[in-house]
Amino acid sequence: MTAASAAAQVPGNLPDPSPGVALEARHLVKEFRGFRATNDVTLQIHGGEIHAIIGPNGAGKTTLFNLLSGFLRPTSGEVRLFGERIDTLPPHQIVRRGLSRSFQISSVFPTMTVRENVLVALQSPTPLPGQFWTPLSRLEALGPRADAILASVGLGDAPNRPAADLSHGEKRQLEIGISLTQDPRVLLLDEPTSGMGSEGIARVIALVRQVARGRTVVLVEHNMSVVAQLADRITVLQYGGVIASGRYDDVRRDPRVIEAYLGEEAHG
Ligand SMILES: Nc1ncnc2c1ncn2[C@@H]1O[C@H](COP(=O)(O)OP(=O)(O)OP(=O)(O)O)[C@@H](O)[C@H]1O
Repeated sequence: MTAASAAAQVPGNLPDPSPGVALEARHLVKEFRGFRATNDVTLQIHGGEIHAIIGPNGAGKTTLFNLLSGFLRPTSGEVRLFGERIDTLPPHQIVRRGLSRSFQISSVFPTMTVRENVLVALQSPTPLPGQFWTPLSRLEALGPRADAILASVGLGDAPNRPAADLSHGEKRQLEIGISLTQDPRVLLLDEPTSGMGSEGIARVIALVRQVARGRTVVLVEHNMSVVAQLADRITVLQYGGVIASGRYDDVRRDPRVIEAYLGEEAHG
């Protein structure tokens, strides 16, 4: 029996993994004390694409991101990774199935060096309760992989700098490197350009393009210029629900999308 057919036999699972779809939400709902932060979201992320999730402040982007990566359990609905349900799994098992995420708030250990941060992540992305760190000396076997990852995110010349000394942009590069330690097939990036100037943004755009080769990338992003440059397709959220989904050029002309953003400008 294949893993997909096994998943299809779980009661309540729909038996049809969609071909070519890497990550999928089906009728996803998340309620916080009766308030629907995610309202019946159905969404397909195609394998190999860069997909941006956008929307005005409070639209439910972060909540959806947390649902897709297993950091929140849905109130109802499904999340599927390569056709298999993952919404009942803890985050570390989702990582093992090929999905990694970065965080809007830095997940870097400031007192460790850049290289040590990557070594620790290579050992385990999300340590289980009771599981303590392997001594750094024993992690050295992972050194060549750590160095390759650092080079790929543009930090090859900074392995011994304390992470605390990195610029904001360099920290984001390191976070993407930490996400890459699990060699994900699907990478979720939460606002990778937040708080950056134009130089840092250009660097991150180039980096995301590079890490997207051979994998699927989903990003939450506020900066429309970044979205226009990076995204193959976008999904627009408002009040927790999807108001438009498709290619950037089509979606940006959608009257509902224009209204959602004009409304935000008028209030904000
Ligand atoms: N843990 C929670 N408890 C109660 N309400 C929550 C919780 N998390 C999010 N919300 C609410 O759900 C709605 C969506 O929040 P979310 O952070 O997902 O939006 P967002 O689109 O990421 O916003 P922003 O662009 O400002 O980061 C907001 O009204 C928020 O106040």
